[in-house]
Amino acid sequence: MSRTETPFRAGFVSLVGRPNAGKSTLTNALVGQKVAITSSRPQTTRHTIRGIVHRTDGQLILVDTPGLHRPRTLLGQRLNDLVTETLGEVDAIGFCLPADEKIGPGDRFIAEKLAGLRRRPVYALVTKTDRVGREALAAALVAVDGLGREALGGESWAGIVPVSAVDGFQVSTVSDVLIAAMPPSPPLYPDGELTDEPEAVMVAELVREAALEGVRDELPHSLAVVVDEIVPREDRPADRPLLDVRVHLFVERSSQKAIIIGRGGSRLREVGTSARKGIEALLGTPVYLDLHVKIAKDWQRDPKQLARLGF
Ligand SMILES: Nc1nc2c(ncn2[C@@H]2O[C@H](COP(=O)(O)OP(=O)(O)OP(=O)(O)O)[C@@H](O)[C@H]2O)c(=O)[nH]1
Repeated sequence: MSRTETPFRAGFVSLVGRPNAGKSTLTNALVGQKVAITSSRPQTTRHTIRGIVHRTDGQLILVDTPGLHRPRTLLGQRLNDLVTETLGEVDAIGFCLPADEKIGPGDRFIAEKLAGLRRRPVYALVTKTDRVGREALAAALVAVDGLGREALGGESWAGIVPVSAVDGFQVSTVSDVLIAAMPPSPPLYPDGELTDEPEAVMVAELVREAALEGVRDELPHSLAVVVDEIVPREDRPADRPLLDVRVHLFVERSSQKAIIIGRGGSRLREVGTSARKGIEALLGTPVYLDLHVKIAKDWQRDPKQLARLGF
């Protein structure tokens, strides 16, 4: 048997970038199965959700961080702390910058934060290449390189990789580059394991995704979802199990509660139906989903409430 020169490599990778940069979609494309919740609304990825890329030459544990942004509320500050904490633990960082958007203050803010970390190799991933032509892509790559030189004092990124999670262009190149940056290590997780998130967090994300579908831009920050319990219904025949899933949705104002609930409860019923399908697929069991909407005034600014809501 021939022994290969390259050792097995395994480690942690964090994808960062401003809201909507394509982090969740790229995570899903790399892992090959939906683990993180994507949405066309910014900042839906509230929790750190890990997907795992298994290859014969290595393993990547992807930590999908919340969108880095300037702290405006206490919640924003907590998110940033979480991001900084997460970034301190990883072996490499993928900085996602959409090819179809100009570099803005949000990107510069993140670039500066990353420059402060120094120790970690940071790869610039120029996402959504399917949305631009060759020339625009070339210009985006030059701009991203410039951003790196500016932030890192002449050095630029450890690498720049254009990628499209939608048409699959260079997705495997991204994992090649990231695996090469991992330390030699045996696999850190058994094969087949896609996420180590507790089920409740996944359930909460599914409810959150359904509740935000088609509603106003300001709502994402005002909505917290807490799973109270997931319990098997008693007195069910063994071949027809049913899980009771009880969930609270917390909003800040009665106007927001009205949006979530809809006229005569119509919207909440739709949210429930749509979330239930996802939860049943996730848990592999029929589910009775019980949703309650509550107002927790100014929860984003109140440390006690934040703690109660799991932040
Ligand atoms: N055309 C195209 N669209 C993409 C691609 N990647 C992501 N998108 C879209 O861009 C939007 C944002 O993608 P997400 O993956 O949710 O972005 P994110 O960075 O995780 O966003 P936050 O959770 O808000 O931080 C979604 O509407 C995606 O469908 C891509 O490669 N090509």
